[in-house]
This record gives sequence, structure tokens and C-alpha cells, in this order.
Amino acid sequence: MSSVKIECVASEGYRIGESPVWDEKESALLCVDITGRKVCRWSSVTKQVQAISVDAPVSSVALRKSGDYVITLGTRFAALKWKEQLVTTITHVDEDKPNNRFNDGKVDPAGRYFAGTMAEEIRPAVLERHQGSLYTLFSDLSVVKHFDQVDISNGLDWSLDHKTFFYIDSLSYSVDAFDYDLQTGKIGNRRSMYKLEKEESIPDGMCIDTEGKLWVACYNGGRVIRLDPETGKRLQTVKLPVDKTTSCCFGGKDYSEMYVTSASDGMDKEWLSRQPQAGGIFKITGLGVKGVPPYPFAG
Ligand SMILES: O=C(O)[C@H](O)[C@@H](O)[C@H](O)[C@H](O)CO
Ligand SMILES: [Zn+2]
Repeated sequence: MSSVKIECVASEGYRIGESPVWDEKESALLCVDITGRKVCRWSSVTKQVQAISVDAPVSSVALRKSGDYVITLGTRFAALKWKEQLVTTITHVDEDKPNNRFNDGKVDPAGRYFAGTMAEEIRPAVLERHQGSLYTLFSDLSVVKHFDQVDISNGLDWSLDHKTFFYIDSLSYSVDAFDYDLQTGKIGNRRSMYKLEKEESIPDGMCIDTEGKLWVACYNGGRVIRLDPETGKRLQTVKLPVDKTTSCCFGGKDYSEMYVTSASDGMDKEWLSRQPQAGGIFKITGLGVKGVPPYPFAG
């Protein structure tokens, strides 16, 4: 076994750090601060964070084939030009639900941007239930709704053979699997792959490694767990020095490092003084496994 090392690379104190994505071209980690309304980029070269402030909660960021980025902003899919600091709306969803916002999002292996919505939280994990839906933004900029009745639309990724879509609705405390049709982007045959144990708390963001195993960040669980989708068993637990671990991705050289985002919203003074790195970005090395590069949005 290799020895696992955890380092806080950016003590930014994000309110809800989320959606880590490795940008190979920039040797940088992209992420967002949802309630802090910022898209952030941590350079592994300069070790500095640049941030662009936006006018609504920004819940995910993804690469774009034509360069620059796409984001989910409020209930909008939008384009972000980094240098120009320019945000332009692509399309709206949930227009009948003014209290909703997007949450986690990710691009599929064919370049479609998947993202789901939720009601705005009153406090962490407390919100009006069943208000969310899961959507796909296609490369022609059309949008399809897959299903509704979602509580907190969260982590998502695809199996290495692209035949399975993994999805988390946080308040179900389950990591679900669907059959996936890469040709059409359609999903079906939903089933639960793993149910979280009590001390793992709430499942949040996730990513897949090159062995086809899933890594799930556990919100309030202070850990990432590695799951085997074939057996539905947990293979490994890696604990972090903060409780509100929100999401994870692989990055760095050959995608051999794992990056984990975290949140500080909902923590009182005493809790924050025990965990001063809450809201920081963490780098985990020595896992002995690599990740899959992120797919860029094809539109
Ligand atoms: O990070 C996210 O995906 C949500 O926006 C957060 O608010 C937490 O997940 C949620 O509070 C835990 O259930
Ligand atoms: Zn999340």
C-alpha cells in the first residue's frame, strides 16, 4: 500500500466549495463557491487562486471544447469567458420555481452537460423537498429533463464503458446507478448501488477512477469513500481534517492526485475554530490510483 498524504492547498474558507474539475491546459483546479457566488481557479504552478464573482449561486463549472468554460448559475446554464470575465446565459430551467437553483453538474463522455436542481436551502440539508429535477444541456444548446421529484441533485459520473450513469440525490443517502445510452444520452432502469452508513452521513459529489471504482465525498462525514459498483461494497475510506467534504476529482500529473472541496456554511464559531481549514481545497496523494480526465462540453 502506498502512503496517503493530505494537504490543504488553498485555505480559502469557501462557504460551499464544490465542483472540482482539473483544467489540464492551465495546470489548474477549477471549482465554485456556491453561496459565495464565485468561480475559482487554483493554479498548481503559482499556488494562487483567481476568482470571478457572479450575480447568483454558481453550482458547477465544466470545460468547453471551444475553450473557456460553462457553468450552472442560479437556474441557468451559462457560458463563462475567463479572461474577459464575461458570463452569458445559454438557457433557463425551472422557470416556474423561483426558489430553485442548480446544484452539481458534469459533462458526459459525449460532451453533454448534465446538471440537476434543488430548492434553495434554509440551512444545510434543510429545504423544501422534491423540488429538483435532472437536466441535460446538449451540444445544440437544447435541454431535456430526465426526471423530477429530486431533493438535492448532487454527484454524477459515468462508468468506464459508458454504459452506466451514477447519480446521487443526497437526501436518499444512496448512490444510484442507471443504464446509460451514450448515443442518445438517455437513462433508465434506476437502482441503488450503495447505501451510506450512518457515520458517512450525506453523499455529495463523486468521481470515477481508472479501475472503474467510484469516489464519493461525504458531507458532514469528513471523508471520501471508494466504492465498487460491481459488488456495492465500500473498498476504502480516506478521512479529511474537515467535516463538510463536498466533492472530489482527480487531477495533477497523469490525474494521479485527488482534489477535494469543502464547505463552511452551517458551522458555528466553535466548530470553525476546531476546523480552521473548513472551506479549503485539499490535495490527496499516494492513493495509488488515477482518475479519468474531465470531458469538455461539446456545444
Ligand atoms: O454541496 C452541495 O452539493 C450542496 O449545494 C450543499 O448545500 C450540500 O450538498 C448539502 O447541504 C448537503 O446535503
Ligand atoms: Zn454537491
